[in-house]
Amino acid sequence: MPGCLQGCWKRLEAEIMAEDDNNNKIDKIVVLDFGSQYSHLICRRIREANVYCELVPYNTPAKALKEMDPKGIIFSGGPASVYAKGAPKPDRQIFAMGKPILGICYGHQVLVDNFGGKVKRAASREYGRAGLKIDDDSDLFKNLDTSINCWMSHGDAAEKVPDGFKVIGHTENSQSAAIGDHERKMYGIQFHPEVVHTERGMQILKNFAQEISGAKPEWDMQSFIDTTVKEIREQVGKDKRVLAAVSGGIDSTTVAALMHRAIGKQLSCVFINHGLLRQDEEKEVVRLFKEHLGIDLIYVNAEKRFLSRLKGVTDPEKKRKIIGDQFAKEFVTVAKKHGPFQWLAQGTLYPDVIESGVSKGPAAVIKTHHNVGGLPKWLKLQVIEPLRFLYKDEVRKVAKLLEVPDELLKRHPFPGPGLAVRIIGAITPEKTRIAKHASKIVEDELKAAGYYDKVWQAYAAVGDDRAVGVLGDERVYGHVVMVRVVESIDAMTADWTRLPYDVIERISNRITNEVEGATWVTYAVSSKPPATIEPQ
Ligand SMILES: Nc1ncnc2c1ncn2[C@@H]1O[C@H](COP(=O)(O)OP(=O)(O)OP(=O)(O)O)[C@@H](O)[C@H]1O
Ligand SMILES: O=c1[nH]c(=O)c2[nH+]cn([C@@H]3O[C@H](COP(=O)(O)O)[C@@H](O)[C@H]3O)c2[nH]1
Ligand SMILES: NC(=O)CC[C@H](N)C(=O)O
Ligand SMILES: [Mg+2]
Repeated sequence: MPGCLQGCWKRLEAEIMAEDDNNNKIDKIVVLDFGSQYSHLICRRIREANVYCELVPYNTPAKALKEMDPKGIIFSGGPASVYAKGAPKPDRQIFAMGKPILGICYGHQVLVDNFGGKVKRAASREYGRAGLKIDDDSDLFKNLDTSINCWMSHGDAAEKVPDGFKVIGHTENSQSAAIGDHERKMYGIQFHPEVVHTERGMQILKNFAQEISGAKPEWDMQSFIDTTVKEIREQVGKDKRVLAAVSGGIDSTTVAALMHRAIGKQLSCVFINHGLLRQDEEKEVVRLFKEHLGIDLIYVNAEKRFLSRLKGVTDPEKKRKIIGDQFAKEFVTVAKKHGPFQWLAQGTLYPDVIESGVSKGPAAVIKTHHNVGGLPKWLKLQVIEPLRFLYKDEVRKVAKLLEVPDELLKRHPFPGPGLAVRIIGAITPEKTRIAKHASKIVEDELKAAGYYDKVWQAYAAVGDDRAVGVLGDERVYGHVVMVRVVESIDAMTADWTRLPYDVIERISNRITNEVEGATWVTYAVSSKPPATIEPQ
């Protein structure tokens, strides 16, 4: 969100404070984000140790932090140097809160600097593995060997340890790689325990969260479901109604299942067929909701309205905007016909929340996601987002506990604008038919070869490129179909899948044999970056 970083942070703080009213039952650790690539990872690792953890901006006021009532606070790493002008510093009142603090890398240097130690440019930078000798294993380094391999990434170093702190670990290059003040429960470590290259890094974070801060390991997905169901009931009340837009994807389905458990018949779901869904998807989604989830689903066939507005449109961003706008119009029609509704439920996840405000600076718009920023104010609905503090893998666990069928759980993510972003150039009935049919073949062959569950997404795209083929001695000037199969952890980066040649061959044969109008098949071998997962 270019230009609104500060505003976003303010908003987030307010939201965090408001959210806290509901969340104060569970012990938590808060991570102050000083801009490290790994801030997110610290948060994830703490949650893996079953302690709830949130990431907040480095300049979150002590007052807001007090309201959150964390058991302990972690300062993340960051690219700045503490001695530089304008370097990010936390609210100094935080040090007086009496809460345990763990500083990591830049966070360690912040501690050193704050308590009168000295941070300087080191003679040599240190990137990569280093051997840490443990000098004190009484708390932070409890249950570790006498030395571990740790992972470093820094150019500055603590030259003078502040009063009250003692060295609890050192490396060859860094005599004060780990320091601690047992009395005040403040610790600084120059290395990164959150990355896998640090041996037993999880144990260190667990020691801080559970032993030093005394946070109870009560964060798991069943307890999340129990508290969230209660919160939804309180928030929505007994007589208000919620409309949830669902796509059959994992996020919106999980929202629907969670809301359904909480408020039953006060929930209605709407699924819109924009004519650009996967083969038979409209039937599948309706069936799965009825048969497996038992949730009331309003099905809207809006094919004609979407496709007529998209006719002749070739610009990818224009397509996305039209689809976003038409989605909103469809929601309004449904709300009028089946309403009144007071709430709109959305499947926003934690990375979406964070990327829109906390750690990332002004970012370029690569693609307009139809559901972000497209929420029409005139819908006059309050938004409820029960998954806004969860990561995707946590959502999958929630879905499993809510008995969302595997069939749905294992489906590949599918973009809201659907085939519109897989059909390059104008959307025509012929290209839509080819994309649908060829994609189905790609999915079926990956399933048969045991690859479907191993890859992130797999599909066939089609554009206006044509190539000559010969079918039964006839010349055919058909379409070139592009097959794309990618692996990814979070869709932020991706790599093309090295499928065995025989699998590619079967896909290619079947497409040219079975899909009328397709003469050539190509395989996309671009990673993300520089390419993206979807071609438009
Ligand atoms: N065809 C549709 N009808 C109604 N709402 C939709 C449709 N497609 C997308 N949406 C809405 O847009 C949101 C974003 O879509 P997105 O694809 O990111 O999530 P998802 O479909 O729930 O999960 P996944 O990422 O696994 O596909 C959905 O959660 C849903 O609220
Ligand atoms: O709900 C969505 N609305 C959209 O507008 C949208 N565009 C891309 N995607 C999905 O996001 C991931 C990253 O895609 P890209 O590498 O193409 O940006 C991939 O998983 C894409 O399928 C979307 N999902
Ligand atoms: N990774 C970090 O937090 C780096 C901290 C600081 N900028 C340094 O170079 O030492
Ligand atoms: Mg989807």
